[in-house]
Amino acid sequence: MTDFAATREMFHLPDGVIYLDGNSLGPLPKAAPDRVHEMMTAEWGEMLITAWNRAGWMAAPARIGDRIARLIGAAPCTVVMGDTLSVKVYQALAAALEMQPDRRVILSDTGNFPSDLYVAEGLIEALGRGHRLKRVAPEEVADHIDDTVAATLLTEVDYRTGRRHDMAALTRRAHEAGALAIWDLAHSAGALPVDLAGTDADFAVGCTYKFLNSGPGGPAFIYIRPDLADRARPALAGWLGHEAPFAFDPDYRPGAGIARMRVGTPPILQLAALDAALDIWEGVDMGDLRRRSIALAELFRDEVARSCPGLELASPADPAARGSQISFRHPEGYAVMQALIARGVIGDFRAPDILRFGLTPLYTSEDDIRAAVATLARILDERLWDDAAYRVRNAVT
Ligand SMILES: Cc1ncc(COP(=O)(O)O)c(C=O)c1O
Ligand SMILES: Nc1c(O)cccc1C(=O)C[C@H](N)C(=O)O
Repeated sequence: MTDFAATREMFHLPDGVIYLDGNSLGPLPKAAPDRVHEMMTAEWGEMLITAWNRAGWMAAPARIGDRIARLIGAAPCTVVMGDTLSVKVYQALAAALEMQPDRRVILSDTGNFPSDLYVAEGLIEALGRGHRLKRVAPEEVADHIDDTVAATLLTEVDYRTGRRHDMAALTRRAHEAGALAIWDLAHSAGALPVDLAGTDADFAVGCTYKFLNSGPGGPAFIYIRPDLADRARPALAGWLGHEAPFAFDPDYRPGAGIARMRVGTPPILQLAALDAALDIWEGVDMGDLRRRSIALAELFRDEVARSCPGLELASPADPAARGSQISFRHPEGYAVMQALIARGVIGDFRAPDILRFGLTPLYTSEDDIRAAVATLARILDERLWDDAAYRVRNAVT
């Protein structure tokens, strides 16, 4: 049984703040500053360049990839860390398209995160081989998987509504049609159980600064189905994905398996923070996490239904069809969220009208949910959002 009171103690949560935005940027694990400080002083400071070997920096992307693998149902040696998620989407899609020389359609949905769609459009342009990005409504994806589709490019959990695709069913459908399935797990990894091996997914990518708490700019991960990995030609072939980087061979030879998806020098400071964050997960059972995430979401939904008549549920009503967030619509959503943040409850707004709340069982309690919804209810009831200051848009929240 996971001890969630103990995991909450492992995070720095600022006084006076209820944090419901761990699906955008997870909070600071208390162990991270010391770990990063130790890395900087004892490793970088004392060992200098010898730390690449002596402190295991060179092996860190694979070692930490294995720690992530455990959380997403992947076998050891199938996940590697590095770069940003947008870069990893590019690599996965480029490799998948090359494995499908006779097909031209990339199938995605209208709820996908813009970066994934931009990356696909950019890649299509760069390839110049007549590929097409087809975007359909999320609930219609299965009906559009046919023998023209080279690859599906889907984010399991919709960043705005929290709607969750049926990863197993869509992957099976893709395979029946001869297509490859690429999954973006940005809102899944650390949020709910994922079974990459069991669902037979071909490629998966995700970030670590949300539910996995690596900090802003923390590195992404990439997974390739083990039997495909040695056939995947890495776009962005870099020297650290080479079979023998220190041979400095002018000719590129991809490394074995997932190691070929490394590009250049890994972000060692961020990996140290991520390593500290992942220690918290050692005692966490993903089934317990999911049960608690659903309980928090149901509590949030019930409290809103009882006290916030102006809000419309934007997430699926069925808990099994949601990730680990809950979203509501309000025509003045931006101002409402600003009023909420001004009162110490941090969620975020996503255009055009969505109030989004991340539910992160490692550090969020029932009391947090009750207090957050009570504040929200007061803002709506007393129209506290109706203040010119809350209409001035800033770039992030
Ligand atoms: C689903 C999804 N895909 C891609 C991205 C882009 O990630 P990054 O900024 O790390 O490239 C994000 C978040 O920013 C995301 O939520
Ligand atoms: N990556 C982010 C950033 O650098 C700044 C602000 C927000 C983000 C996010 O992660 C946004 C996020 N992908 C989303 O689901 O909306």
